[in-house]
Amino acid sequence: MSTALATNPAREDAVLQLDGVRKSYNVGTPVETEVLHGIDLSLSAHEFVALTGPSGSGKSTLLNLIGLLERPSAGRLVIDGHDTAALDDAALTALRGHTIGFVFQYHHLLPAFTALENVLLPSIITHGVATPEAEARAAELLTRVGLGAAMAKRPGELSGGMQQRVAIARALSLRPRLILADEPTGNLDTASADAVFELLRAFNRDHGSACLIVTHDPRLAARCDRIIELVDGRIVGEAERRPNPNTPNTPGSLLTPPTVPH
Ligand SMILES: Nc1ncnc2c1ncn2[C@@H]1O[C@H](COP(=O)(O)OP(=O)(O)OP(=O)(O)O)[C@@H](O)[C@H]1O
Repeated sequence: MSTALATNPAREDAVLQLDGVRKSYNVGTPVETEVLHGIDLSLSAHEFVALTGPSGSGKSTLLNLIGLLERPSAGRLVIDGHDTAALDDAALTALRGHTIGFVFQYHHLLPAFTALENVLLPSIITHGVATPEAEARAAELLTRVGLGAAMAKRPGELSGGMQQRVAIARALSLRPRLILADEPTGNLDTASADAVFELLRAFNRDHGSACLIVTHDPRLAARCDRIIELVDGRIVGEAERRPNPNTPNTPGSLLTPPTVPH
C-alpha cells in the first residue's frame, strides 16, 4: 500500500477518492507551475463537505479535476469506483454526465430557453432526447425548488436567487451521485443564499448524493458535515462538524418548497 493510500484509506461507500493528486500548468515553456501538491481526500455518499481557502489556493482547480473537466498531472482520482486514469475522453464525458451535477456561482442558464427547457438540457445532452419521464421529473424538480409557477419563464424574467434555483434543479435532474458546487451562493443575498444552501442540503439528505461545496461563507461552512481548508494547493486543515458523516434521512424535506424572496 502506498503512503498516500495509508493516510487516506478508501471508504467502502466512497463516491470520490483522491490519492496524492497533483496539478501543474505550463505557464510558458519550459516553466511549469504546480498548483495542487498532493491532495488526499475521500467523500462518502451522504456527506456534505465545505471546501474553503483563500483566493488562489486551488479550490476551483481541485473542483475542475474532480468534475473531470481537467486531468490530474499525477496521483489517483477515483469517481464512483472508476479509476479515471484508465478512461478516455468519451468515457470521462459519460461518467461526468451520469455521476456529477455542477452548480456554479454564475448559473450559466441559456437565456433563450425557458426554466423547464434549461432543466431538461442534461437529459437531452446525455440521452439525446427529452423523454416524457425527463419532462415530468424536470417539472417536479422545479416545483420542489419553489418555481412551479415559473417553468415557462426565461432566465431574464427571474431574480438571481430564482435563476440559481433553476440551476440547482438542472444540476439535480439526472440524480447525480456527486454534486460539485463552486460558490453557488456567492452573488446572492443572505436569504436567497440560505434557501439555495438548504435545497442542496435537502437533496443530499433525501437522495444520499455527496456534495462538495466551495464557499467563503463561514456561516454556511459551519452547517456542513466537514470543512476542508486548502492553502497554497495543500489541505491544511479538516474539521469534522458531525460525529457521524452519514446524516440521517429526512424523506420529504425537499417536497416543501422553500420560503424565499423573489
Ligand atoms: N489554466 C491555468 N494556467 C495557469 N495557472 C492557473 C490556471 N488555472 C489556475 N491557475 C493558477 O492556479 C492557482 C489556483 O487557482 P484557483 O482558481 O484554483 O484558486 P481558487 O482557490 O479557486 O481561487 P478563487 O477563490 O479566487 O476562485 C492560481 O495561482 C491560479 O493562477
